[in-house]
Amino acid sequence: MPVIEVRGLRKTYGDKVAVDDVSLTVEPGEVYGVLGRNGAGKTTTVEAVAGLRNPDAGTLSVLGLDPRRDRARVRQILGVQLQDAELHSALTVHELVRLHRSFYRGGADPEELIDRVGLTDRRRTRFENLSGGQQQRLNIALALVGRPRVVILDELTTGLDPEARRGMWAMVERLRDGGVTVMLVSHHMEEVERLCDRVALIDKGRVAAVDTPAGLIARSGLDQQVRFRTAEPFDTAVLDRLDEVDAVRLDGDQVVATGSGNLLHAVSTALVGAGVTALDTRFERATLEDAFLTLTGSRFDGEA
Ligand SMILES: Nc1ncnc2c1ncn2[C@@H]1O[C@H](COP(=O)(O)OP(=O)(O)OP(=O)(O)O)[C@@H](O)[C@H]1O
Repeated sequence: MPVIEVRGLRKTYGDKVAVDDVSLTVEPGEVYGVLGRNGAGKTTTVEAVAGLRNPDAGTLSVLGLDPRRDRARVRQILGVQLQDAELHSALTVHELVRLHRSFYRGGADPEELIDRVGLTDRRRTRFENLSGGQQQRLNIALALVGRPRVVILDELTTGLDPEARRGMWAMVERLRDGGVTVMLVSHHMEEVERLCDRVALIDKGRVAAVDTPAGLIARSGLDQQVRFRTAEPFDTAVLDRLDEVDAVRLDGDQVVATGSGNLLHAVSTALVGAGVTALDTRFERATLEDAFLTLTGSRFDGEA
């Protein structure tokens, strides 16, 4: 049974279509990324999965339960960290974690959890006196306090410094190792590439593609390239005839071969075979960000 199943989700606000038609399936133990431009409908989708939005159309299930009808049971298995969560601002870190712990039948040890998100020295600080990044880390702790089997993390590392960000990535990896299924909304390409097993690309309220990060890069049709210099001129036909090479061009004193497959290996081997010594060899490949812009159209108009 899939952990999360969304079929034909639609949600409008007045005449604004936030989610047009989204279907997706999250399998057990996956870290499933949800990627898209601002306003693409990501948060609306995950809030609907969490039972916080009432869809206009479509069906949703979390481990076979309906997020709205079976709200109480879903709360016991699903942890949610959302952007802009509202908390009792006069309570301390420790009090908030204990309070949220009391909502669950089983759960994490509050002190251990506070330590895991790096807030031990802030445990007696009121929520309102935490920095933005510390509030964010507390929200993540609260999403995990019930030891959920499924976690939704919306903008996990926004506002976190690089060290805290890496700490959160390690935490997601530990969750995955422990068999927890994670749905991760993010704008951070490195984060998505590093953490996600599969990614749904949401564009204008629809799913534009679902694939592994590497699969999305491959689908975008963007090339890899090998760039190098040689001490002596050579006949580029030795590269042109390779299956992996689509084109060879000169860029100043550099040779640039573009193509696919095991390009670097093929070019290196051919050069060695022809007795050509390559200098300053650089291998460049398309990133997830390149693929994202290609697959959703390269507009920079902000809104989806
Ligand atoms: N409560 C609301 N009332 C009216 N419009 C809304 C509401 N919530 C979201 N929207 C609109 O629905 C669209 C989708 O919003 P959503 O927050 O789901 O996008 P998103 O992909 O999460 O964006 P971001 O990356 O900026 O967080 C946006 O155009 C947004 O302005």
